[in-house]
Amino acid sequence: MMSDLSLYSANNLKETDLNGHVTASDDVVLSVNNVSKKFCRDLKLSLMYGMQDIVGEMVGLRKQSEQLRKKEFWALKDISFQLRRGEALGLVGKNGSGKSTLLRIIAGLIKPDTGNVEIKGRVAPLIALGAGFNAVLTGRENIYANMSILGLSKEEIDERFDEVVEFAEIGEAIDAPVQTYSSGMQARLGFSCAIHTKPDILLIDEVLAVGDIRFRSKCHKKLRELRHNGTSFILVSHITQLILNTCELSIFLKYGKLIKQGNSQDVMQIYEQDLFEINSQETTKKIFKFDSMKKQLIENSGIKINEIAFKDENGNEISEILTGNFLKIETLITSDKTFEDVNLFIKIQEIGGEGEPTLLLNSFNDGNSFQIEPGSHCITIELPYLGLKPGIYNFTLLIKESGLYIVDLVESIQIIVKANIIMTDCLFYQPRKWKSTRVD
Ligand SMILES: Nc1ncnc2c1ncn2[C@@H]1O[C@H](COP(=O)(O)OP(=O)(O)OP(=O)(O)O)[C@@H](O)[C@H]1O
Repeated sequence: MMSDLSLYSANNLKETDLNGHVTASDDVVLSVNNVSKKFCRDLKLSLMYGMQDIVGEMVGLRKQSEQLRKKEFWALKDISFQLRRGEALGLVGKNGSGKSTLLRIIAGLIKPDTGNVEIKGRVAPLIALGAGFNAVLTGRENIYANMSILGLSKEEIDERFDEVVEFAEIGEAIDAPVQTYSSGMQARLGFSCAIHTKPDILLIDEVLAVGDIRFRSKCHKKLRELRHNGTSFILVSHITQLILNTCELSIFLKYGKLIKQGNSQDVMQIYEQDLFEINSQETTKKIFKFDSMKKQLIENSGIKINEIAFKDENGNEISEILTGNFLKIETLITSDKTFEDVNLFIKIQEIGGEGEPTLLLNSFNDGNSFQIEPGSHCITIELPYLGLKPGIYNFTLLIKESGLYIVDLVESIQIIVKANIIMTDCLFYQPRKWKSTRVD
């Protein structure tokens, strides 16, 4: 059982896994302790600060500083977590949230401004496509250069050379300059070099997204093998499903801050809510009442919308509208006269979207017209599974006569849709059933 990141701290020698079992701190291969990193938005100032810091360091005056200078910002702030032998950790966050900066600090490519990173063993960074490769050198020369930077001796590289080339499927191109390689070939060679150093920690930043599907699945198979032999890795990806399939644990960064860490299912749910810009505290109003003073679109049309309610299959008002769940929308109307052919038209439009309606529901097109006598009526529509992805929507409801003439309407109701399920970057929810049947 993998341990929950939130259950341990850098100073804890007796750490517990999710089951509360005490685990050995010897297993920890990476400790990131209160790491912060600041950058400067202004190139000139950035160069000046860089010079100041180098000089300060040379004369031993540079201290870890919590202060921001002009035009500086925190790309990472107080990040702490640990990684154990054989664990796979997903790292997610929107563009610019600090993922690459964190990997570069762990790889030792840049220094944190405060905090520190403790590593046991060899780290192999697969951070950018072709990183560490010299374009004018051949594949062969680059293998030697790259793997020796990662700490292997010439003899060790000689021993593994054929395996590296075979895994990368570079063939005879191994003696051509790397600048003649396709992006897929560079990714394959980079991955092959990194894994053949037998690293204790592998850092993978989106590079697995490059290359064809066959090679990607070969890489994933290799990663499983490496994990089995004790390699830990951190995987950065925008593909939720890839993280869920590969990593039990994840971290979610936002504006350089660690928002959530723990098992990947929980972290991805918070990450997706954030992606779809839903505040978890916000809920949809369950019932919208429109008082008698509401101005009717068409004076004396004879029909008025009084109330719209969102309910579950048992007729209970719901506090949250959830993707994939049953949803009943009830519209209470009053009528002064008889209408032979009343239809309801619902338009749902994502706020901040492209302006196109996300969902249009038209009872007239569905062959449902209602006869309305004078008095109060409730018109109901039931959605067995709500297909809307999590988000904030504008809800409009029109009452029409004969599918044409608007007799009343309610506009600009804001509804919030949330999800208890992982949506995996989808734009809508598809209800489904899976089964496996023996056929022989
Ligand atoms: N060398 C640098 N100088 C100044 N700002 C930088 C530097 N490197 C990164 N940044 C800034 O730091 C923030 C974090 O960048 P980072 O590349 O770590 O984000 P990320 O989460 O990896 O983004 P993406 O998903 O787009 O790769 C961004 O605002 C970025 O513009």
